[in-house]
Amino acid sequence: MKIRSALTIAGTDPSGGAGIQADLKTFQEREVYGMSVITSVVAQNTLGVQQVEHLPVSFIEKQFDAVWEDIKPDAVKTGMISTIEMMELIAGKLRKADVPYVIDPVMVAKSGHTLMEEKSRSVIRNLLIPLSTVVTPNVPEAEFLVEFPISTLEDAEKAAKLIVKELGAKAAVVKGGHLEGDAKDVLFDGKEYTYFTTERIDTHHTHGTGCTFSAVITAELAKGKSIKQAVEIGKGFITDAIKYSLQLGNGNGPTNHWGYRLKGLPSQEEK
Ligand SMILES: Nc1ncnc2c1ncn2[C@@H]1O[C@H](COP(=O)(O)OP(=O)(O)O)[C@@H](O)[C@H]1O
Ligand SMILES: Cc1ncc(COP(=O)(O)O)c(N)n1
Repeated sequence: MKIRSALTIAGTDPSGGAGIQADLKTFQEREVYGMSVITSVVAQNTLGVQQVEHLPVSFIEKQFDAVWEDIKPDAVKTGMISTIEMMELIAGKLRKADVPYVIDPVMVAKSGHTLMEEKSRSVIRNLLIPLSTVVTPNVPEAEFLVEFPISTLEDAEKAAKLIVKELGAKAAVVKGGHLEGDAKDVLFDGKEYTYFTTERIDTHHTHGTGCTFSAVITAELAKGKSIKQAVEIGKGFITDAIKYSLQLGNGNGPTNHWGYRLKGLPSQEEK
């Protein structure tokens, strides 16, 4: 059996719900060997972000080269990349990489703390998105990328198409977690729209949902699944992870990366 591997390039969450920690747990559950390059070390938990320390770009490069020169991954994802210099480095590395690349364009944590410097936002649009296989913005991130407000499904469709046709991604999923009503995500793959819809789960345990969702997509692309299949598996995985979320932390709690194994059982909130 060929062992598949995936690399996440992102910031950390010592409380384990988001960032690198969420990505590695997700890769493991999807039976993909997980590797990581840390961009920033973040002191955070379910209540919020307390402090952010960026690693020197030269050291981010050392980590990247250490992985790439030894175990070349079958897919890559990026999460929190705060500065222009980090983006330039990663773009330079990934321009030469012929593997699927998923961008979760993390800008602001759910707790409100900025994770991407404002001046870097146009750089992710111009430098990284053209290299990507799939971009997975939430609504505020998509609004920034396309520069129009998104409040309806039609707006989300228009945004996904623009990210592909004008910004140069191969595909885009605009996630509906921040809209009203059902949790409806829209994928545009260059040809058509596909919709992934579930009922909205009434919970505040949503710390790291976007990280986990994009990590599943990365793992599935590493295994050779199509973009559509990868997003479908991602949606199922994150829905169970939210439904069976762990009752941990005093704020926006983490999701449950083994939630899919509890399918059919009552969730903690239903018990
Ligand atoms: N309350 C919820 N119930 C069901 N699905 C949700 C809920 N909140 C988010 N999702 C789903 O979780 C995934 C991540 O979305 P979102 O929370 O918008 O991302 P982000 O963490 O980037 O803000 C999407 O598939 C979205 O539809
Ligand atoms: C290192 C890192 N990456 C991403 C997020 C976003 O997750 P959320 O929006 O759920 O706070 C985060 N809080 N920390």
